[in-house]
Amino acid sequence: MGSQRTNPGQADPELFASEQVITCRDDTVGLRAVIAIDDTTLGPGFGGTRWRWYPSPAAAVVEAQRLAAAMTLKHALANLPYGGAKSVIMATGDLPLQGAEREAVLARFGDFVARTAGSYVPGVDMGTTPQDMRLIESRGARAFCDEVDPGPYTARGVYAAMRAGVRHALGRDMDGVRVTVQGTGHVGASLARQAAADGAVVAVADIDAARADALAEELGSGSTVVDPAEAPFTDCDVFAPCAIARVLTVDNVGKVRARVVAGAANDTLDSPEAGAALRAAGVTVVPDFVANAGGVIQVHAGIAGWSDIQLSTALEEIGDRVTDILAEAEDRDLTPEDAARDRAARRLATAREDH
Ligand SMILES: NC(=O)c1ccc[n+]([C@@H]2O[C@H](COP(=O)([O-])OP(=O)(O)OC[C@H]3O[C@@H](n4cnc5c(N)ncnc54)[C@H](O)[C@@H]3O)[C@@H](O)[C@H]2O)c1
Repeated sequence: MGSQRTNPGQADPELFASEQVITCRDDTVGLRAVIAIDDTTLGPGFGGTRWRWYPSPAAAVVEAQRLAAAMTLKHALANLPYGGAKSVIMATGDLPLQGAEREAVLARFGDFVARTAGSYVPGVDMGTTPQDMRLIESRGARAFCDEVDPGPYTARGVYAAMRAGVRHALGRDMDGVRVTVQGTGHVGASLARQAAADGAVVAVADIDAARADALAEELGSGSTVVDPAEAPFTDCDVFAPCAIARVLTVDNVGKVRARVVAGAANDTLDSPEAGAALRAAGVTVVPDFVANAGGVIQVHAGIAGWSDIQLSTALEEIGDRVTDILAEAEDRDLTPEDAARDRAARRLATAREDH
């Protein structure tokens, strides 16, 4: 199955973990990109285009493959008719390209996406915008997220997941629950606002200190700013990773003091062993690929013509799904992530039988 996880921190990518891995190069515009199509059992491989700096081509391939595999799981669990895929464009400098240089890279990338003939459909991810998706479409490729920022919808789904995690682990609503949000961007800021509105005591952290300060001030009394590197280990009830991947590792999970981990960042755990250690320590980890499906659900709602009520119901159902998965994990003596992977595998197996 394409959705098997590649080994964490490995030097060499496991190319055959994905259905297809495509490297894209054009020296005339300075393009180096990777498209990973993990699994197309449920439909075309849909997943965002991430544009950032990578230490090596192998690191870019590993990231594309891991994120593509997570998209397979995300779509399977959210009952969406898409496979899993992801692409990464390797940035060459510290600052994002702008203007004509940016357009030239994206146009060429769009040509490569078009060659996949719809088996890969990109969307917005870190470093890319709806405008970038429109440029890719202008080259004859199919692209999603070309109009609406999915961030607020992702945040609504993550909050439903967080509430379900807190109810399961702590048996209470959010009033008075201490939440630490790492990353105050599109998703993290909206998540922090929702939690604070329900009476949670919210601490925020960001490497952009001014952004974290402004949010804490907006949230008002009781809200504090914490060191971004220490955010996963603060004394709180819920840790919400909403910044970068793999913040919880086998080496640092012993320092986690939260009782619940629920956030938006993809690939929060660096390995299944980190998940097992957290479970042994009594920490409830809501699988990221279940919690952060709100953005892709919103994209699908637009394509399928859902009403606002249908979309809101589907976002709230993320919470119900989390409740079911946490209960199944407990019954079967599994980590929540393994229980969720198992569910996704069952859906993929059924779909293959139906083909
Ligand atoms: N936007 C979506 O719809 C969506 C959907 C699914 C998953 N996600 C994931 O959620 C996470 C957040 O997405 P976003 O759209 O809010 O991104 P964003 O770029 O808007 O915000 C990320 C924030 O994290 C901060 N940050 C970066 N490194 C940090 C660190 N080490 N410690 C603390 N803060 C740090 C950045 O300064 C920024 O403010 C990402 O991992 C993304 O892959 C987002």
